[in-house]
Amino acid sequence: MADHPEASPASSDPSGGAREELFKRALIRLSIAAENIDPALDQQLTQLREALRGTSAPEQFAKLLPKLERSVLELDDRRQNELERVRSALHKLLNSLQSTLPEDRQPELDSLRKILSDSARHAAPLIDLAARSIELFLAGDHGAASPAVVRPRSLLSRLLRRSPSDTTTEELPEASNPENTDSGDSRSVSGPIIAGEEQSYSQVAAHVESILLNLLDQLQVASHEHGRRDRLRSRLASGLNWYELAALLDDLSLMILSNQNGRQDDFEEYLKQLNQRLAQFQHSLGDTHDAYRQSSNFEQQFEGMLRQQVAGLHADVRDAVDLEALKHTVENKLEQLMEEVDQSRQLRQQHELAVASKLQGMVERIQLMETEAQTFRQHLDDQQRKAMLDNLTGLANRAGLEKRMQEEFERWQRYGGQLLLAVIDVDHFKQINDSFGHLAGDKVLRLIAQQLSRRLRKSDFIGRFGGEEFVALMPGTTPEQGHKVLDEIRQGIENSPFHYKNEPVSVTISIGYSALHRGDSLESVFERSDQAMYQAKQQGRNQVVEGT
Ligand SMILES: Nc1nc2c(ncn2[C@@H]2O[C@H](COP(=O)(O)OP(=O)(O)OP(=O)(O)O)[C@@H](O)[C@H]2O)c(=O)[nH]1
Repeated sequence: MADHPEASPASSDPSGGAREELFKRALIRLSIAAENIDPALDQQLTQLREALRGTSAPEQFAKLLPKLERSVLELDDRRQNELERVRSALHKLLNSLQSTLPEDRQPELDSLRKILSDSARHAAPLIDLAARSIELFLAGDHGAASPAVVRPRSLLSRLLRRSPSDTTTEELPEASNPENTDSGDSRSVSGPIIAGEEQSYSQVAAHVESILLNLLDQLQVASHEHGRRDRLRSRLASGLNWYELAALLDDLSLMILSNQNGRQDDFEEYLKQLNQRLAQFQHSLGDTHDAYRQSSNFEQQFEGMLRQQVAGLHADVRDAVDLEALKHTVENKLEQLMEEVDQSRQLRQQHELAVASKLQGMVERIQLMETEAQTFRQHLDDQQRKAMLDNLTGLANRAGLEKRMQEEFERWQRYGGQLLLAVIDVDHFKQINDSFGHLAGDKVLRLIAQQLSRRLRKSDFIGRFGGEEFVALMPGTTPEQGHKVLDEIRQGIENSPFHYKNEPVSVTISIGYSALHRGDSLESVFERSDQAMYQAKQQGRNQVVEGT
């Protein structure tokens, strides 16, 4: 009997081996496609591929299959659960849209509902569905607010769709820029009525904006920061809502900080340079001193050498027996001496030139240091002067006022004479703010400040003590003269044609004043004048009262 090996099913069927190969390859590809869904499954798929490629033992292949089957089933369960959760969340979202969506968008809602019920087993349509539902949700929120009635919006929509035109708008005062509100002699007070809404959001924002604009004007910014400052200014001037204001405050504080750091760096750099220059200066001084010492040493040596030569000559003359030889020796020595004198002159000239150029360098460096110190001093003076001024009125602020009060008081103590102190307070200023808005109130304060400084003498001093209160110092003025001047000021303010939207607005002031008496302190005279001002208020306001 022929010794045939037993045929396997694959080898007995000529296409069976090829089919098995195809089957293995398809399984390998499927296992690659199923990768990255679950780490445990990934591990088993790798083992499966190894088994299929024949790198693992066949018994491992048999062990692997049940495990693989279990993992796939578990994975399928998990996926179904997740799918169900997403479907239920979308259900809720679509239901909640039912009430908020305008009529004309309801068909879209219906079509989304249909997609949801059709996509029972697949995740892909749900992603698209979720995106479209959110869009519809945002549209519903905006569509519901009619232009006339702005209802509170959800945080989500505010965050996603915020823009300046979206915010609750109130009429902003026309006088948002204090410089533009001055209307010359007519003194009309412009700005909208925001009656009774002093605390309302937009009014406060406008006030803050005007303060920030002032702050930006006052801020000394390094030249490379000018663009940044101007951008902040135009953002402010175009009006901001609270959120934009908050962002702007962040930017502003960053700019101020970087500006401060810049200044600090400049100053540190300057100090470092100054230090270096001083070190150089000290060094040059040492060199110059050495040069002088060298030159004086040199002169001593030269003098010693001269004495030696002359002494030699003396000896030669004393010991000479042959006149001709003596003459020759003397001529030689004189010749030598002349050469040494020339050499020494040249050396001394060189020394002097070196010393003079060093001194010149030192003088120039000192001049440079003086110029720089002068610039810094000037800058410091400017800063100090600005710190003493009130931004709103341009008068001295409380710090400036207190400094001047102290100076006038010391002068009065030293030289005696007359000195009056007056406290001036605007009547019912709160009402002006309440009726016409803070910006109009600010304008009134500016106009009163102008009137006060215009009507007082050059030697008098006026400052803003705070709020709607001013203080005047009037040296060389008797109480009688003072009373006359202050009453004219009071009348001047009363008769000033303050206007708001072409309607006259009554503005009056109450004044208390007092002369300094022997033994007075600044506090005591201020107290007397303040009491007198309160008395003027109690007696009906719009009057001048002397404190005694
Ligand atoms: N617009 C504006 N208002 C200010 C400023 N500083 C203070 N005020 C306001 O001035 C008002 C002062 O009010 P009160 O102290 O009650 O005094 P008044 O209304 O003038 O009343 P009398 O002094 O009793 O006549 C307050 O409402 C402050 O908010 C400012 O710089 N600008």
